Amino acid sequence: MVPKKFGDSRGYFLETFRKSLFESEVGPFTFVQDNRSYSAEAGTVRGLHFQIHPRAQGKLVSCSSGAFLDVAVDIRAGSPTYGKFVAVELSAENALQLWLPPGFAHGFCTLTADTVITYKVTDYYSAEHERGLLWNDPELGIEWPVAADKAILSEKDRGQPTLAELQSNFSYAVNDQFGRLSRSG
Ligand SMILES: Cc1cn([C@H]2C[C@H](O)[C@@H](COP(=O)(O)OP(=O)(O)O[C@H]3O[C@H](C)C(=O)[C@H](O)[C@H]3O)O2)c(=O)[nH]c1=O
Repeated sequence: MVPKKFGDSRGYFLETFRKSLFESEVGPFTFVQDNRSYSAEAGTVRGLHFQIHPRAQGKLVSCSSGAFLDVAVDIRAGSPTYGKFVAVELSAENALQLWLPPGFAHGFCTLTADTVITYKVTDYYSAEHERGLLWNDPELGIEWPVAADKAILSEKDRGQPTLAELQSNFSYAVNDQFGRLSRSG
């Protein structure tokens, strides 16, 4: 999404969300929760995170301050782009927004200090359905703007499974919205 920025001598105004526009451009998704996270340093990596079915979340991601590289990885079994990713720089300056449908793992790396990410999600947070994917899994091939030994990460994110491990551990649990058998995991 590319919100229109109205600049003047005071600064700028933009609409961060308009239901009718989103529905016409993306579809009839309903957002139930707004999130905001602040990262003090450039090189802070959060992710790759997702919630498994039936609590998979769609996310509309924006930048309120600073800038970050936002990444979405398709982990929907059967998808022609399974395991593929998109990466885009979101900043308060460019005002771009990224929509991730349910079934994508989400992560970002901050490019500046004092970066604030705000995002709307289509299902509530559910700790029991939350899963992760290793941010720098070589199989994904994501070119992050920070070296692994310099990245600022939570301990949780340092120990996330690779895509191959995820697929074996969870079988199709991530993807039973396609009607596949799911195993615990
Ligand atoms: C996501 C979330 C977290 N929390 C609590 C759980 C923890 O006690 C605390 C910090 O959570 P976490 O360390 O998972 O925060 P991030 O590392 O920023 O995780 C997020 O980062 C990636 C980029 C995402 O897309 C997800 O929305 C989310 O996983 O907030 C809540 O209370 N509600 C929530 O919706």
